[in-house]
Amino acid sequence: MAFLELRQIKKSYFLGKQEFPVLKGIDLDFELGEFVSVLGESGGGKSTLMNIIGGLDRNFDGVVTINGEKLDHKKERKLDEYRRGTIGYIYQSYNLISHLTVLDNVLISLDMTTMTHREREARAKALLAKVGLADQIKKHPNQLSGGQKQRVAIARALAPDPQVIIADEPTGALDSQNTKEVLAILQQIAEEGKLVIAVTHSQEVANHGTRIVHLADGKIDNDERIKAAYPLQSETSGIHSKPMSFMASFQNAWKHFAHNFWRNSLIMLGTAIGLFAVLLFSGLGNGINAYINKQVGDLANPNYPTVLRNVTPNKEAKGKQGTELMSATMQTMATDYKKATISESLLKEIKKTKYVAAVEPGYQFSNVTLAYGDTKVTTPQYQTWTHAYSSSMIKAGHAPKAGEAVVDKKTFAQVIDKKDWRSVIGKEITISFVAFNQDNVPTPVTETVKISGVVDSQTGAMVSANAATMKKTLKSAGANTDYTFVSAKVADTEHVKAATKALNAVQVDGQRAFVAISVGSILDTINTIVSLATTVLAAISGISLVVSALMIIVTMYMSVSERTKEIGILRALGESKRDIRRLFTSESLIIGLISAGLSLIMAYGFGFLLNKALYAIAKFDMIQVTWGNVAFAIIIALLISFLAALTPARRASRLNPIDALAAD
Ligand SMILES: Nc1ncnc2c1ncn2[C@@H]1O[C@H](COP(=O)(O)OP(=O)(O)OP(=O)(O)O)[C@@H](O)[C@H]1O
Repeated sequence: MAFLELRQIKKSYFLGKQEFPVLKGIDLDFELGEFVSVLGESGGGKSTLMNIIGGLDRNFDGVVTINGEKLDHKKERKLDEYRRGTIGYIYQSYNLISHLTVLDNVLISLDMTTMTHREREARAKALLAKVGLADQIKKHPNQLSGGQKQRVAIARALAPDPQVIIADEPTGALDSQNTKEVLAILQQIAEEGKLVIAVTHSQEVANHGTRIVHLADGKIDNDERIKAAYPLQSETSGIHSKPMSFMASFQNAWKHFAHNFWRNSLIMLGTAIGLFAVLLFSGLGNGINAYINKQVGDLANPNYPTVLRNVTPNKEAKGKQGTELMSATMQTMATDYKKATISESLLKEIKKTKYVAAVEPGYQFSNVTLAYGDTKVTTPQYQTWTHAYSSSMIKAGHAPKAGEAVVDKKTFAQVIDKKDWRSVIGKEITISFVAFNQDNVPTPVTETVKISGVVDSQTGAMVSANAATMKKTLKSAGANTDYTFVSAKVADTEHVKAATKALNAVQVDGQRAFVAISVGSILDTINTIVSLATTVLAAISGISLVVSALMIIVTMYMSVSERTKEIGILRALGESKRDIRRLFTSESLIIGLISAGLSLIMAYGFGFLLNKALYAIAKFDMIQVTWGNVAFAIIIALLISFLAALTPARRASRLNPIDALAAD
């Protein structure tokens, strides 16, 4: 049994329904150590036959047997493996990959072997030295002469140590000197025990071989042995082929990416700007939320929901916001004070409510006059100081104890003494306001207290006193001492929401008794609005990412058509469809990844500058890009680039290798 057997190989091309038979039943046997020249008229089917032997063509009738094993042309992977391990191709037009160096052109076929990186490089260099190109390895193909190019192609074909070398008119484009040299190399290959099959038009080339096969009218009309086949070599190189690794595909993609860096850099810049805008708006959203939380947190303790009496009937209260119900209560206070206040028995209900650890009842009155010596100041609010207020509000002195009150810095202390506003501490102040008695009749109240501290309430003027002190004063003035509000303490911040919900659910005599609201719930609402606004802005800027995706798709399609021939070469070298797909998706992923990196640099850089500029105004970092945002940007960039590459990569992988090789 011969090493390579062809049995009844028939092949036709079709133009529409019309059949053009090219090979009409070829039977040939080849042995290792032979140098076979295939001669025949132009258009006689020599290249077609080589494509069948080389495992590039799958659509033919007949059987190819290699080393006793029938080649299954139905199984693409088997054919990839066959081309990778058994066949080395040399073409008339060299078919080198133009963006790769001479060394890389040879290395590409070694990427599909089990050799280590160092071994591959050593072998590639040794082969290039063998064909006389040791000092040309860093050049690109366009910097070589025709003869040099063909020698690179020979080195590449020999690299994975295939048993069969197919040379399709290897000297067709060479001058006589180069022809001689290339023929000598081919002869040497056959002498080393390999099967060399060379298609040629030249009798001189044919005479170099051990055998001449003549093709005419789709059949073999002459098969002449000139000399005996060279003896088989017992030693093997020990090189084994294997599918291309992901890393090797990625490195090859990187080489092409680097080759087209400037074109790619524009796409990366476009994608990065889109991502940067998304990051910036997300960071701004985070910053604004954090700023609001801090501002509110500085004023009020989130663990103390405020509880008011609810005056709105259950039916009307349904679906209404807590703030709406609270303002209804406030309005009722002016007309029916008693109805809008919280009695001692209702206070017990609050105390009983789930998650409420303690209660701090209090009062709030409006239109208050403050008399300080001869100076009179009016202030909109006078209320009880509770733990719901953040102690950080106290700018000087301490929280009010019995018989004491704190006053507002801007609207009182600085009015008394602009510079030395602290001097009011320890002085007496007379507070006058109007409360109501048990019959809802307005009752004037006056009390004199000592100023224990100065607060900065920021949002409004406030004077605040101790609860017991206020109650005592109201009692002695004959006013109603029921509370206007209660601060309910919740031990664990996690339970504030649940506690607020439970307080709002308390029913007394079939009517909702309270309206409770926590700073947390107000913050939740504000934060939701800010997040929504910034998400919308981020999404709008995200539209530019669609443009980026389209740009990547276009570039990838351009790349596929530019690289059609390269795809054919790689397939002929044994790369699978998957390898080709990977080549394109990897390059796109590289674009995505670098875009993400670029956008992060922009976002952090611009964010840093903006924060510096805004710090003077807000004393706060307004742009806060989180790790979550960073991860999001990277994932989005990878996703966009991956999806954008999918169809071009698929198209590339589905190209027919023979058609691809024939591309200009
Ligand atoms: N893809 C194709 N579709 C249709 N016809 C084709 C195709 N490829 C080749 N042919 C035809 O098949 C015939 C054989 O082509 P092939 O390239 O195998 O010949 P060849 O002997 O190698 O010719 P040459 O010596 O000129 O290179 C030619 O007539 C050619 O026109």
